[in-house]
Amino acid sequence: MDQISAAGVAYNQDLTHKTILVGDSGVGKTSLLVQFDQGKFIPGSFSATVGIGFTNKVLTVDELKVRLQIWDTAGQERFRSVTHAYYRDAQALLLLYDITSRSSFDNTRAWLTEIHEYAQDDVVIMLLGNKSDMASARVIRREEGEKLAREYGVIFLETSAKTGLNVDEAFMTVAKELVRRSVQLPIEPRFHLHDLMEPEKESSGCCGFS
Ligand SMILES: Nc1nc2c(ncn2[C@@H]2O[C@H](COP(=O)(O)OP(=O)(O)OP(=O)(O)O)[C@@H](O)[C@H]2O)c(=O)[nH]1
Ligand SMILES: [Mg+2]
Repeated sequence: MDQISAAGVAYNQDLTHKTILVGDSGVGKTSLLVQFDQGKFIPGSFSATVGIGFTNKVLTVDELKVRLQIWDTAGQERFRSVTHAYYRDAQALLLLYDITSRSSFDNTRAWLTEIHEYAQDDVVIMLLGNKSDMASARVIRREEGEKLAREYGVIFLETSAKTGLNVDEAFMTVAKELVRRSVQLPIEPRFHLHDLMEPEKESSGCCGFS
């Protein structure tokens, strides 16, 4: 059912946008989703994701309800073919690297090549430099991330799943871009970070792999 937004555009609020988190193992995909979904960070032991699961969230963009179905994937190489299968009908992809890991940044080019090979041409892509709280261990300068994002024409932010820096902003930016593209808005819709709705946890699923 179309809803007319404050910007005077019609947007179908029943749409659910498949959004996938990708990037090397250990960059913080699961931690970023837990921070966004539950507002918490579980420090310490790292348990690599071995399956794939999703969380549903509803955000408010320009008084419109935007439904994201956010899939967390396993970054380990051995699960890569599984991840490919999820790219096909994704409307948005958040590609993470770890600002303390040169290899995770260098591998983003390979991830972007895979995305262009397996995902839809109009998929929204965000490049996120995660762990920005680890300033003393930083090896990737923000400028390097910005330069790569400009080269590939994707949106860039640095985030911290630990402090929450830019985590809501990252998902709100994706939601705003999805609305803009689905209504071909000539103008940027306003969005209100503060009125991010409480998550309507309609369901979350998982299909772990043994
Ligand atoms: N300081 C800091 N540590 C983080 C941050 N994000 C994740 N971590 C830590 O980094 C490790 C890996 O985080 P995960 O979220 O499990 O990484 P992942 O990308 O899901 O890894 P895979 O599931 O193997 O693909 C964990 O020990 C986290 O606590 C962050 O923003 N800051
Ligand atoms: Mg994980």
